[in-house]
Amino acid sequence: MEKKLLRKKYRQQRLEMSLQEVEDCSIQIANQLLTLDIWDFKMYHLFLSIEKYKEVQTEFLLHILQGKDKNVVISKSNFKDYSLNHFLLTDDTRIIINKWGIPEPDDTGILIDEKQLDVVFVPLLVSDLKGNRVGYGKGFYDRFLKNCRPTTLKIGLSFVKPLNFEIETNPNDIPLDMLVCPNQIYDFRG
Ligand SMILES: Nc1nc2c(c(=O)[nH]1)N(C=O)[C@@H](CNc1ccc(C(=O)N[C@@H](CCC(=O)O)C(=O)O)cc1)CN2
Ligand SMILES: Nc1ncnc2c1ncn2[C@@H]1O[C@H](COP(=O)(O)OP(=O)(O)OP(=O)(O)O)[C@@H](O)[C@H]1O
Repeated sequence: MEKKLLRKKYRQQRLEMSLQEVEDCSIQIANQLLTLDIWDFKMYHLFLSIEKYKEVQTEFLLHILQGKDKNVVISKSNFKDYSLNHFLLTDDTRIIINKWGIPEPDDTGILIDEKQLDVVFVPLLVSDLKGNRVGYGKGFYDRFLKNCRPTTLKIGLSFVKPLNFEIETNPNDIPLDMLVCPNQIYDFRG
């Protein structure tokens, strides 16, 4: 099925969730993550949730990472070329909500190269059973993930389980390794 249609449908479906449901499901996702064997790495990339789009809330995951003394990396978006700059999150990091509603660091922190990342938690609207993903359609994550090491774990966080039919892909698409939903974990690696 075409990405554009899926994007519309799953964007709408998510907007219809109540705030309570968003929060409860986000906590369940964090609890599922705790059962995964992914906690021996050093550098974890995290997205900070866009509240108005009812994204999975990542603050619970952030607390887990901080409790485990992990390095947490967050990004600043450049909407001119749809690229991301990555910064280490520290006590000094100032987070500002930009005009697209994305909480982002200012430009002053420690820049991190994609090759340094061990795990990337990926935002999405919906995926299929091969790990193909539909996002907001600007290609930020496809461009970003292409520059990571092949071994970097790409873990999608989603309220909805994978579709049982294939999403139409294009050559730039980088599939997820895993998807974590409130009630289940999916591993797409062969
Ligand atoms: N929390 C979070 N951060 C993220 C992403 C994400 O999906 N979630 N991204 C994942 O890629 C990038 C940002 N992608 C975005 C793409 C579009 C819009 C957005 O508001 N689009 C408007 C139109 C904006 C315009 O064209 O000027 C819209 O779709 O209505 C927001 C974020 C980087 N950071
Ligand atoms: N590596 C790349 N170089 C140039 N353009 C790219 C690259 N990756 C993706 N794009 C472009 O970005 C857009 C992404 O569209 P797509 O429908 O794949 O978005 P998506 O699956 O929703 O993903 P995302 O969440 O990354 O936006 C397409 O126009 C695609 O051609």
